[in-house]
Amino acid sequence: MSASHYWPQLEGIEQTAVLTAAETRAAEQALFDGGIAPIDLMEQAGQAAAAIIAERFAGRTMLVACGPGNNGGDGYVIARALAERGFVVRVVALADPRTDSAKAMRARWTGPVEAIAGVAEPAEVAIDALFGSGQTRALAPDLAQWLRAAGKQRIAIDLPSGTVTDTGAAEGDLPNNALTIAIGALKPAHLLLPAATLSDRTVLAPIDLPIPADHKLHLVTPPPLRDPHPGDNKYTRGKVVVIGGAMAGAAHLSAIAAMRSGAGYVELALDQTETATPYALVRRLWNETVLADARISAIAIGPGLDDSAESRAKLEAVLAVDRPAVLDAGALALLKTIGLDALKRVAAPRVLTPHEGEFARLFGRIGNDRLAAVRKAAETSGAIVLLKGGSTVIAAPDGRAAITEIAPPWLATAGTGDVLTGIVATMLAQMPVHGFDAFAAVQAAVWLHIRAAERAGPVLIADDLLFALKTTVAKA
Ligand SMILES: NC(=O)C1=CN([C@@H]2O[C@H](COP(=O)(O)OP(=O)(O)OC[C@H]3O[C@@H](n4cnc5c(N)ncnc54)[C@H](OP(=O)(O)O)[C@@H]3O)[C@@H](O)[C@H]2O)[C@@H](O)CC1
Ligand SMILES: [K+]
Repeated sequence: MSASHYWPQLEGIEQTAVLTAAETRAAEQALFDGGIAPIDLMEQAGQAAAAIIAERFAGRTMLVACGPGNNGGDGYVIARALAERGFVVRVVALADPRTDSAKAMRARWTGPVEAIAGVAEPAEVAIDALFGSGQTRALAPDLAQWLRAAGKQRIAIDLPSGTVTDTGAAEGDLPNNALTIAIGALKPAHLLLPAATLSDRTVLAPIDLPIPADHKLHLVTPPPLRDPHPGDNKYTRGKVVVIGGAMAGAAHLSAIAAMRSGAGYVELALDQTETATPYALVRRLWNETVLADARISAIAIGPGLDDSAESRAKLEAVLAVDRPAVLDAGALALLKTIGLDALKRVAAPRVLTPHEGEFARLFGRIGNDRLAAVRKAAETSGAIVLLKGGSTVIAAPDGRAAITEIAPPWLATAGTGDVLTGIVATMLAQMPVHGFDAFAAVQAAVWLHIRAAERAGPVLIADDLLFALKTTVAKA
């Protein structure tokens, strides 16, 4: 097993807005309305993509496969720009261009255009400019097969053909790409599984696309954490209370993760206590007075919690306290019985961190549009909902949403979710310290979780994350 990044990576993404296909079209239209000619934008897109390709695939033979729309139009620009740089380039057209811009760019390509049926020899690199954000249906199986055979490696322009821009769905047996070059902005399919797994690397070709001010989706980025300063005391750095249950180990993981994320004071309420390391963790016997301290900054409940009447009473007690709270695992199962309305009993933010199974039990089947499902769950529950997975989707009740990059696959192991719960609790506790809201706090937590997993390396166990967190938080 290698510690290097063998899972799909985003590289050098500075524009972190994520636009849907419709938002991309609207942004393009705003440019055109302002007097920019569509072919100028296409020239810019194709040139930017060609520059990236030339740098990363120097000297390889290229076969550019062009579709009928503007994605194909980009393909003709890329072919010309690569040929001008001295690359050996062949162009293959699936059909004649149908848009004015694509027709103009095809006319500017002075080399031959082969028909798809005639391609016998694969190139070193096949460039997939068949379909981009205008894809309306699944890729025909013979076309997917053709694409696989057309090059030893593939590069997808804007999106891998066969993927659904707004949901990341990908039907059929689609080939893998060495690189996807997003044009102008990331789209949901660059981040959501399964589409995001079809590319080893994803980069952004910068063009002058104006990002709409009201866009509501973005990539989770490094959080703006403020360092502790000399005026801080343990309470200004946040008091976190973790309520444990039958499986004390899980709650310990949450509590220690809360400590290692920088909380000033962490208290763990259990059914029985013992003295053990870390001694800095305050262990108390559970009773409702644990929640009476006005200095509590945030509460975590769920890891290790069973479905007993005692557990339910604990959750009811937490839901009555007007302090930010994160609910995970057993608390999510109990919430199903108590009812989602209980999340609105007080004004303080509530965060739910389900995995797929927990999500489905609470909100119903996810279907093939995770983003829409999580947004709807946040809207109906009034809570911030974080759906764990290969990439994590977070939505706030007001419609804002964020998606993470794909996490190290070795994070898929028991207890790592309990660790995340603890980090979320500390980030919620420290909202005043860092000057962010609960939605940003949850993003900060999931970002730290991913970075800690990278730092911990392959074959990690959840406990390793606790140690990795220390340096991760210090460097954030
Ligand atoms: N964003 C930007 O700022 C810029 C964007 N640019 C580029 O434009 C791209 C979007 O272009 P686009 O809207 O013309 O759509 P595109 O993806 O080429 O496909 C539409 C055509 O394909 C067809 N078709 C669809 N699916 C199919 C299938 N499965 N199998 C078969 N056919 C299928 C569809 O046919 P129809 O459904 O109408 O029958 C239609 O003819 C975008 O991804 C980016 O590369 C840059 O040039 C400039 C800056
Ligand atoms: K494409």
